[in-house]
This record gives sequence, C-alpha cells and structure tokens, in this order.
Amino acid sequence: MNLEPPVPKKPAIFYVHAALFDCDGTLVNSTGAISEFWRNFAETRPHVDPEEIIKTSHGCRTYDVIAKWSPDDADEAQVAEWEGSIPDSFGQYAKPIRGAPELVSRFNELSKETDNKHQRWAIITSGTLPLASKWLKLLTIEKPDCFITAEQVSQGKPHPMGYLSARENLGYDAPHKKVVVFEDAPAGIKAGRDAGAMIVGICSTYDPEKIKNSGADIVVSDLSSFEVEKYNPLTDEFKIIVHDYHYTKPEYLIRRPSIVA
Ligand SMILES: O=P(O)(O)OC[C@@H](O)CO
Repeated sequence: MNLEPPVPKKPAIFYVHAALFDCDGTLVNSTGAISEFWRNFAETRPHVDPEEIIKTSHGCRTYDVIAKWSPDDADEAQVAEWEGSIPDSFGQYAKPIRGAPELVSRFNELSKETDNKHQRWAIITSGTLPLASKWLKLLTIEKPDCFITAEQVSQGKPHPMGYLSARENLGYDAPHKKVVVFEDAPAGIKAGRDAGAMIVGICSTYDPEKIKNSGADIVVSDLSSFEVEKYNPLTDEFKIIVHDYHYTKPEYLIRRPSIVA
C-alpha cells in the first residue's frame, strides 16, 4: 500500500488586464433548469427532440436553437418571455458554481485599485436579459457595467461578437492586451478563442477531456481554487493563481521574473 501523501500540484499562474465571464454553466449551474425547459417545450411539439437539443445547444442563444428546431416558434419577444420564466418555473434545479460569486466580487474589489477605477470584468451570455438578470439575483451578484446578453448581439456564440464587444467596452480590444474568458461550453470556448482570449474551461456541463479538446488553456472543476492575488499598476495586470485544475498548458507553470510579477 502506498502511504506517501499526494504531491500538491504546482499552481498555474497567469496575468490579465480583465476577465470575461459566461453565465450559464460558469457562474450558475443551470443545466438542470434549462433541460427541464426544453422537455416542457417539446411536450406540445412532437417534431422537437429535447434530448438532442440539450446535448447540442449548450451555450447557444435559445432563439437560434428554436429557429433551427422549431422555426414557427422563432419570435424574439416570445423567446425572451419563455426564457425569463425558467428561473421561476425550474429554478430549484439551478445552483451557483462553487467560488463564482467570490471570484467575481474579488475582481470588482480590485477594479477599484486600478487607475481609472473602471470595472475589469464583464458578463457575456447567450441568455436573454430577463433570464440572466434572474440568475444574477439568485447568485447575489450585481449586474456589471458591461453585461452583454443575447439581445445585444446580431450573432450569438460560437461567433465571437459578444466577447469582442466586451473587450472593446472595457478598453482591452488591442490584440496584445490579455483577457481571460471563463466558459463551460464548446460554443463559448470557440467564441472566446476567436476573440483572442485565453480560456479557463469549467467542467460543470462537460468532462475535462471535452473541455480541453474544445480549446481551453486551463481546465477546472469550478471556480473555488482561484486566487486573484493582486493588481500590478506597473503592468496594469491582475495576477491569478489556480491551485487546483485538471489540466493546464505548460506555459502557465513557468514563473515570471519577480521584478514584474
Ligand atoms: O452559456 P451562456 O452563454 O450563458 O448561454 C446560456 C444559454 O444557453 C441559455 O439559454
């Protein structure tokens, strides 16, 4: 029997100017609630296979999914109303992702130490405003200044439009500026990558292999092992330490010289 204590992992460390968060699956585990919505939707629509939608549509706008599988129902106002009722009807199936409210509030606090005191975090979701607002209430997270919901983009994830406009909104759209996207869905990971961000993939919906193969740089179970150590006014960056992860690209294990770290 091997009685050696497990060797602790070397933390992954990265530096960014700003953090962009997806909502469903990243801040709130809403898969159960959204799955119930699709099953309910399909009850009166025999042409709709809810299990196929649940398997393939995570992270995509509900309007886009309905337009594909049930075009007669593709009415934006109606879809927003249906989505907004999910937390009321099926909210008992949703719960916060571990560490999410704490990580977001840490970014909020540290933003106040930056030169212009602008928020350095944003939410970019394929959910509509009524849905996403109710999830934030459940999480007790205040709406960020940059809160991009389904209605505000003409192309939803996997298109990078939402993430690109968040970068622009926060003032970090130049290609050499570093932002991190927190995502759980392959569609969102692709959107984040195509917006030039590094990706932290959360395994709330899919397994680590799938998240890594979708293009995540670091793969974690949830957000509970993140430490935003400090804001560095010389580099205008936040130092983020990830203590526990399934996978990290090796570059995040290499330490910076202490003069800039
Ligand atoms: O993962 P996000 O982008 O928050 O999308 C949620 C959306 O699929 C809800 O209908």
